[in-house]
Amino acid sequence: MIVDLRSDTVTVPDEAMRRAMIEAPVGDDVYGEDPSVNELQQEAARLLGFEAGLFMPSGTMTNQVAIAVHTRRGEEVIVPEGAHVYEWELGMMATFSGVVPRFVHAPLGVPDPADLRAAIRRSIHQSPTGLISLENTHNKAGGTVLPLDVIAGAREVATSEGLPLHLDGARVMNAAAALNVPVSDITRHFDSVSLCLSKGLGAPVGSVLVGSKKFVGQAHRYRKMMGGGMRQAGVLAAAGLVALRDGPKRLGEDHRRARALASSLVNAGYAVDLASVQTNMVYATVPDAARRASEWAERGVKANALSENSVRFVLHHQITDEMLARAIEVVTAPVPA
Ligand SMILES: Cc1ncc(COP(=O)(O)O)c(CN[C@H](C(=O)O)[C@H](C)O)c1O
Repeated sequence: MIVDLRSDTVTVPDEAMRRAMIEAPVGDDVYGEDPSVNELQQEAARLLGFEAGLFMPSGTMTNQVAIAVHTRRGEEVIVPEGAHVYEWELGMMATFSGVVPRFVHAPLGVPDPADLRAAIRRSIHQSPTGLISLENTHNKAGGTVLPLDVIAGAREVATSEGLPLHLDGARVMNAAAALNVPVSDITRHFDSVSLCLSKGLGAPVGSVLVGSKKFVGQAHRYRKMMGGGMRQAGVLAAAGLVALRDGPKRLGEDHRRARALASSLVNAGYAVDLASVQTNMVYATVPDAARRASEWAERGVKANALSENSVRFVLHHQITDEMLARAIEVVTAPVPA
């Protein structure tokens, strides 16, 4: 039995999703003629409360296209510390858009709107702020959820300061499930949202960037500049539609299993900040993390050692209770001498 807890990106299409892919009507999406892509874009935009959407191969691309549309060269992007758009998108905001991050303290991934306002720069001696970009759920903080009042506060800051507000919503469906609210209660505060279909929702590929018609029109050009213009992508968009329709209702199960794993790790003596276990991720302090992760992998349990003494476990819909029990048995076994 292989229990792959490295990420929620590891899921593979099931029979129903593959059938949808095979049967998908397709066309050339560069000309806007792929009916499945158009259906996915419209459905995602409607669900999140926006005028339009644009399908792209990855969440990195949807985030970086959003940054490119919202900013001008030489500006700063205010981001919570640990934000994926900086930590794991390979400096793309600088290399492609010519902008730099300004980090804001964000305990459990949650910045204080007052700190967002304080981070805004307009002095002649400094790079001016061009964008505020938040992340919900916040990956590096543990898959943590932004409270709705903080989002409303960030919206007030952005509006009063005349700045756009972007959401890296790779796992915003997890946040909605955790808060038990419609996802539009979260996304309506933003000017643009990047939604990953390829994470907990279970699609093999892709993300959708949603925003105003004008914003998406501009995003279309940047997507093509990055090589993201796709042809008969309806094969992938069909999978995305299945993920969008069937994925959200399963996320609570991922969250339940993450809590069960976290408490088992704590009972076995590992340090886990249980306050950070709010959705489908568990970060545990594990001495000699890389070695322990490789030992666990030899016994069929995969997890990512993200630093010298931290291992991340991510639950997803292809982890059953039986597989979780096996993972707990392996990772809580006494450390070999
Ligand atoms: C919050 C957030 N925003 C954007 C992305 C980028 O998505 P992709 O470019 O991988 O499709 C990710 C992917 N996250 C991946 C993972 O968690 O395994 C890795 C770390 O990049 C993400 O977690």
